[in-house]
Amino acid sequence: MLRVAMPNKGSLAESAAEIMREAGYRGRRESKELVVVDADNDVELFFLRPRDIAVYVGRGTLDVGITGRDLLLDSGAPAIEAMQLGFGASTFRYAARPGVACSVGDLAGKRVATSFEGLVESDLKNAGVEASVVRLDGAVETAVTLGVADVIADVVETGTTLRNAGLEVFGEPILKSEAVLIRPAEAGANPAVDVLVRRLQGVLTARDYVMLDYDIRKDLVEKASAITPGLESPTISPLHDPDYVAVRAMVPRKRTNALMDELYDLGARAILVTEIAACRL
Ligand SMILES: Nc1ncnc2c1ncn2[C@@H]1O[C@H](COP(=O)(O)OP(=O)(O)OP(=O)(O)O)[C@@H](O)[C@H]1O
Ligand SMILES: O=P(O)(O)OC[C@H]1O[C@H](OP(=O)(O)OP(=O)(O)O)[C@H](O)[C@@H]1O
Ligand SMILES: [Mg+2]
Repeated sequence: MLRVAMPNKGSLAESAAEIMREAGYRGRRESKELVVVDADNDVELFFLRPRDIAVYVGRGTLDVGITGRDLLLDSGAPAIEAMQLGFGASTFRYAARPGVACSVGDLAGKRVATSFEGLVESDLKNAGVEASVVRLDGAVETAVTLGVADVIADVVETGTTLRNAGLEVFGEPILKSEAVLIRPAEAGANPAVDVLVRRLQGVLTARDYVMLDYDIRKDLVEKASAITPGLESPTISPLHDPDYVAVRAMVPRKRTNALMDELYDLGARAILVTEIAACRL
């Protein structure tokens, strides 16, 4: 049975549950459930603290897990990214009151508050800077107000929390993070993991692409195919009118309207967009 670590709460929990549900796996019936056995798919889901997931997967106790890249790297656990999951994007950055520092180089002798001690210590080491790291569990922005630290290093998504605390980011982002599927660094081939990865990739493709159908005059089909080449090649079907064909191709969701405009200008008509519920490429 494939053993999967799932975030039980926090920013990644809901989207992780959603992507697994869309990939056909059983979800939790209530938020206190710690283990879900999905016998139909031969999968067992363990709901754990996001920070602990890399520890379990790194030790090989669990086969795969969904966590943040920042949490994976912070843990130092021997686990690697198997795929990016397209949600939970954030940056990990230094911030301080205006004028306190411009780059990591200015942090010598300063106190840096963070919940990501591993990430910060390795960034300071890489920069050759000696600063003291104050490890806090959360709400680190307040550490500056309360005089416990001069600088913080934390997850920044919208920047609202920083602004509210009167802090500004400085320097380069320490890390760009997002939700990732992780597996043990030393694990051998596991067909059950390959199936999970293919299913998750199917969900991402179904989210990123739509199906486009249209009719076009036969002599314009090469030009139309160049606009909608599909993933491999568009499907061209005959219509009752011998001068026309129907074309069907997957197109990136973000470009749908621009492509429809271009096709219309070329002479395509009956241009239809349909959602893809699931796919396997
Ligand atoms: N706005 C955000 N705030 C915090 N973490 C975020 C955000 N967006 C994405 N993440 C990611 O979520 C993971 C942190 O999850 P975790 O559950 O530990 O903290 P949390 O979302 O802050 O929840 P809480 O602090 O309430 O327990 C990290 O990988 C982080 O990059
Ligand atoms: O840039 P923003 O969109 O404001 O999001 C980032 C903030 O959200 C998280 O805090 P959370 O609410 O999880 O509290 P915590 O610090 O106790 O983890 C994170 O630690 C930042 O403080
Ligand atoms: Mg938090």
